[in-house]
Amino acid sequence: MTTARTAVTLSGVSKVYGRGPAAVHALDSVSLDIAPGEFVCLVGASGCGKSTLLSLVAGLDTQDSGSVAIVDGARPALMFQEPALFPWLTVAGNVTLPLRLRGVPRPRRAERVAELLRSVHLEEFARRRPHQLSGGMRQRVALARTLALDTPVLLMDEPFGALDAMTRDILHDEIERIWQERGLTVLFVTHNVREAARLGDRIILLSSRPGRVVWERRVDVPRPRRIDSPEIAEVAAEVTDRLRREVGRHGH
Ligand SMILES: Nc1ncnc2c1ncn2[C@@H]1O[C@H](COP(=O)(O)OP(=O)(O)OP(=O)(O)O)[C@@H](O)[C@H]1O
Repeated sequence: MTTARTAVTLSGVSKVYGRGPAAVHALDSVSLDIAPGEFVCLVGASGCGKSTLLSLVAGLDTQDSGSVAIVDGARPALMFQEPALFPWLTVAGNVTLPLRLRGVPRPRRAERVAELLRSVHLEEFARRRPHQLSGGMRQRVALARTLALDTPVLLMDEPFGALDAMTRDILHDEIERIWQERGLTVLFVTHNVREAARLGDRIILLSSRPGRVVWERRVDVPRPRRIDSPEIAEVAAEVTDRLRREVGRHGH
C-alpha cells in the first residue's frame, strides 16, 4: 500500500464571480498542499476568498482554472458557523441523518450514533431537541453529524465564531482530540489569529481581491497547547502583524 503524500492539493486555482467590470476575482492561482493528518488554518481579511476556497475543496462550486484533488477522491465534510440542525429532530435524529443517507443499516446506525455522541460528550442529550441545547452543545451536534460522514478530510468555516470564549476554548480541546484520535486532515477557516495559533500545525494567510497565498507559518508549539500561553500569543502577534500589513496594502 502506498501512503498519499498529500490529502488535499490545490494547483493554480482561480475563481471569478460574475463577468465584465463587475467581476470579482475571488481567488487567483492558489496552490496549496495539505499533508494527511495535518491541521491547517486559513486566515485573511474579510472577503479574501476563504469561504470560496472551502466550497471549491468541498466540491460545492467549481474553479475557473486550476485543479483541486482530494485523497482517494473522497468528498470532504464541511462544517459552518451556524449548526443548521433540523429543529424537529432530536440530537440523535440529526446525527442519524447522514448515516441514513449513506445507507448504513439500521442496527449499525444506532451504534454509530451512540459512539459519535460519546465522542462529543453528548450521550446524555440524545433525546433532546436543538432548542433545548446551548450554542456550544448545538455545535457539538453539528460536529458529530459531520463526523458521521466518515470522511478523512474535514473543512471548517469559522465553526466556533459565534461562541463565547470559554465554550470555544473547550471546543478547541475537543476538536484537537477528535482530530488526533481519528487521524483527520483539517482545513479550518478563522478570523481569530489566536484560534489559528492554538489549533494549527500551519497557518496560511490569504491576501484580498484577488485571494492569493501570501504567507505561511508552521506552528511548532508542542501540544497540548493553551490559547493564553506566551508561545501562542507570540505566534498570534506575528500573524496579526502580517495580516495588518496585508489589509493595509489593500486599503480596507
Ligand atoms: N456567489 C457570489 N457571487 C458574487 N460574488 C461573490 C460570491 N461569493 C463570494 N463573492 C465575493 O467573492 C469574494 C470572496 O468571498 P468569500 O466569501 O470567499 O470571502 P471570505 O474570505 O470567506 O469572507 P469572510 O471572511 O467575510 O467570510 C468577496 O468579495 C465576495 O463578495
